[in-house]
Amino acid sequence: MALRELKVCLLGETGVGKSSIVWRFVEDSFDPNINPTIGASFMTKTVQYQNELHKFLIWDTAGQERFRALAPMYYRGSAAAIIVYDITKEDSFQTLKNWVKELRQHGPPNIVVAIAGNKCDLSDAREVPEKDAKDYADSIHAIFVETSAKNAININEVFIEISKRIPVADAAGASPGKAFKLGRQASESRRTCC
Ligand SMILES: Nc1nc2c(ncn2[C@@H]2O[C@H](COP(=O)(O)OP(=O)(O)OP(=O)(O)O)[C@@H](O)[C@H]2O)c(=O)[nH]1
Repeated sequence: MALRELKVCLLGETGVGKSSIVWRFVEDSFDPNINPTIGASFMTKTVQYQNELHKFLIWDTAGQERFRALAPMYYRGSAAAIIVYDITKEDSFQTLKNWVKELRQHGPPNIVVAIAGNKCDLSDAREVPEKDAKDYADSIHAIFVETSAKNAININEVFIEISKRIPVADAAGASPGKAFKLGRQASESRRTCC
């Protein structure tokens, strides 16, 4: 079975739940006392998609303003970006739109964009209507999903939707994301940097 490596970065304002989404996806756990990311952190997870294995190389960027200038290192060469906002914070949705603009101007031309409206378990405190976010996502041809890292809602779905949008590898494997024949199952790994 072919293995494809897909670099994915998470972008968004601090506190929207980027790290929590990654932890839920990779470790299937949620830490209510998770610390803000410093610089960026890196995790991988391999999942089967149709007749391929997709190894997600996930860069979780820090949302704090002082780390903003580092972001291009992580979205450069990415097959996909997951831009996260908090459905209870209108400001975080405006920040998301700025990330979309930045990706358009400086990101890889064919990058798959996924918008995740996180913390949908807090719908009583909602500030961003789901329809507004969905309409915006449709207008930029982005994947849209509301998620809850806390309650494990729609987390795997984000990555499945990304897999669906990654172009099928051609015979030479020359498509976004490296493809090669799998000799043995890749092991999962985790490290942090900066
Ligand atoms: N209720 C609820 N809280 C969440 C959810 N996801 C994350 N949180 C909480 O939101 C806070 C911030 O989560 P993080 O995952 O650190 O957010 P981040 O976007 O990675 O923040 P930075 O690392 O600073 O960029 C933490 O207190 C989490 O427990 C969710 O789906 N629901």
